[in-house]
This record gives sequence, structure tokens and C-alpha cells, in this order.
Amino acid sequence: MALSSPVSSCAHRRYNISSSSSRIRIRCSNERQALFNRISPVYDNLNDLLSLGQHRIWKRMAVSWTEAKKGDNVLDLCCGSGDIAFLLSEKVGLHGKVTGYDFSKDQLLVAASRQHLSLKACYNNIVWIEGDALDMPFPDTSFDAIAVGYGLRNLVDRPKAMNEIFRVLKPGSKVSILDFNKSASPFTTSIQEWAIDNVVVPVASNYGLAKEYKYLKSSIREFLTGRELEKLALETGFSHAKHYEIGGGLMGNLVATR
Ligand SMILES: C/C(=C\Cc1cc(O)c2ccccc2c1O)CCC[C@H](C)CCC[C@H](C)CCCC(C)C
Ligand SMILES: C[S@@+](CC[C@H](N)C(=O)[O-])C[C@H]1O[C@@H](n2cnc3c(N)ncnc32)[C@H](O)[C@@H]1O
Repeated sequence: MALSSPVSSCAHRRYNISSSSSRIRIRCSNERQALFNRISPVYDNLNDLLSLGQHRIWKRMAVSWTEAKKGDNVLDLCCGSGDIAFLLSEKVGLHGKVTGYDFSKDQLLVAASRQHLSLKACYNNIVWIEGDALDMPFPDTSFDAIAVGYGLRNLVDRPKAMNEIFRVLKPGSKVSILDFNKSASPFTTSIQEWAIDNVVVPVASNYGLAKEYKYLKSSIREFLTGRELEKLALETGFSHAKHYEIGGGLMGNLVATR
């Protein structure tokens, strides 16, 4: 099925700055929402296959960096199919609470299905809420910890997202933001882009999702480096920010303290 690739046009097309940027951002956001709805049936399996299961290790590291503990009230922002929410659920236990938050209804349906199919009692501490990361329905200082797995890079307004994360996080608490690393090393970048072009996209094309996974490369190119992520966090008002390169530099994790 030939798919248009509106998402990459959002990433690549140069718009006249004077035109309504908010309208463009809404269109880009709607197209990304549709993208994640489309890939929801195969998202988990392709992540396992294409990373040889390594993404689960990277997500465990991200959750560890949140320093979430028993009884905490925590947020998995841009939760998708819920991998990180399930890890947070085990961290905070039955007396804690996990909110999985995402604007993709189909991703949330997968997450809820996985929750109900699981025999783990602690997963009863998870609630799934549909909404936009740029305008969250939560009161100020709601959460003891926040994790964002492969979400920030997909948001059309990252400063606004960081402001929302700061707003809903309790003082002294941490946000842990896992994503692809926009590396300063041309060698690492070439490895990353070769893998996407020659492994990820061809495999995804077997599911009619070549355009959706091709978006990965342009989204990483348009992302922020580790240093730029630290700078964004400090400018937002976080008291401390540190970006760690993991997965041989292919991935990165920003840890910021409010
Ligand atoms: C869990 C991972 C990616 C999640 C993800 C994030 C996005 O923004 C997407 C956008 C559009 C389509 C899909 C996604 C998406 O799945 C990371 C692992 C899965 C990656 C798809 C595979 C990345 C391969 C690495 C570049 C090389 C891995 C080398 C080695 C096997 C560790
Ligand atoms: C690559 S998936 C990551 C899912 C999960 N965190 C993981 O680590 O596998 C990115 C998720 O971010 C969500 N997302 C993107 N933009 C969003 C927004 N503005 N508001 C809420 N969710 C958003 C998508 O729907 C998608 O489920």
C-alpha cells in the first residue's frame, strides 16, 4: 500500500515563518498521532526484533534513573504500548500509582490489553489516560518521577513539553528522558543511519510501514544533541541536568532534577 509521507514533509519542508506556525504544528502533531496509531499493531514486536531486545535494557536504565520508589505517584509520558509504565509499576508497587499518558488511542489500547493479559497484580496500579503532552490535565507538582521513552523527539514543541514536565513534577524529583542520541560523532551517526536505511526500513516495509520508519532518520537529524538537551532542561528551570550516552552512543538518556 503506497503511503504518503506527510510526517517527513513536516520535518523537511521549509515554511514561510510568517505563515501560522501553530497551524503547521497542529498538522504535524496530527500526522504523528496517525503514524503511531498505524504502527501500534507491530510496534512492540518490531522494537524487539530491530534492537535485538536491547531496547528493554535501555528502558530499564531510564526507569532506574527516575529513582522512583515504593509508594510513589509516577508518570510514563508518551507511554505508547506501556513498556515503561509496566517497569514503573514494579518499582512503585501496589501502594504506588502509575499514569500512562499518550495521545494515540490505538497505542493505549495495546497497553491496556497487555495490562489485562498480565498476571502481575502490581499492574493494577496503572491507569491509562489519552491526551496531549503539550497540555497535560494534571495539577502542578503531581508526580514523584516522570519517564519519557522515545517521546520528546516526536513532540512538535519541545520547550513547551519541558515546561509541562517541570510544572507537573514535584520539587526535588527527576525526569528521565530516553531517546535516540543525536551524536556529535560522524562515525556513530553513520552507523545509526546505515542501520535505519539498510535494516530498519526494509524490515518495516514488509508490514507496509516503510514511510513510518523512514521518519526515524529525519526525526533524529532534527533532534537535539545531549548538550542541547541539558541546556534546554536548565533553561526550563531544572536545577541539574545530565545526558548519558548508552547503547554504544546510539541512544541517550537525559536525567533532570527539578
Ligand atoms: C525502542 C526504540 C525505538 C522506538 C521508536 C521510536 C520512534 O520515534 C519511532 C518512530 C517511528 C516508527 C517507529 C519508532 C520507534 O520504534 C529503539 C529500538 C527500535 C528501533 C526501531 C531500532 C533501532 C536500531 C538501531 C539504530 C541499531 C540497533 C543496533 C543493535 C541491534 C543494538
Ligand atoms: C516511539 S513511541 C514511544 C512509546 C513508549 N514510550 C516506548 O518507549 O516504547 C512515541 C509515543 O509518543 C506519543 N506521542 C507523540 N506525540 C505526543 C503528544 N504530543 N502527546 C502525547 N503523546 C504523544 C505517540 O503516540 C507514541 O505512542
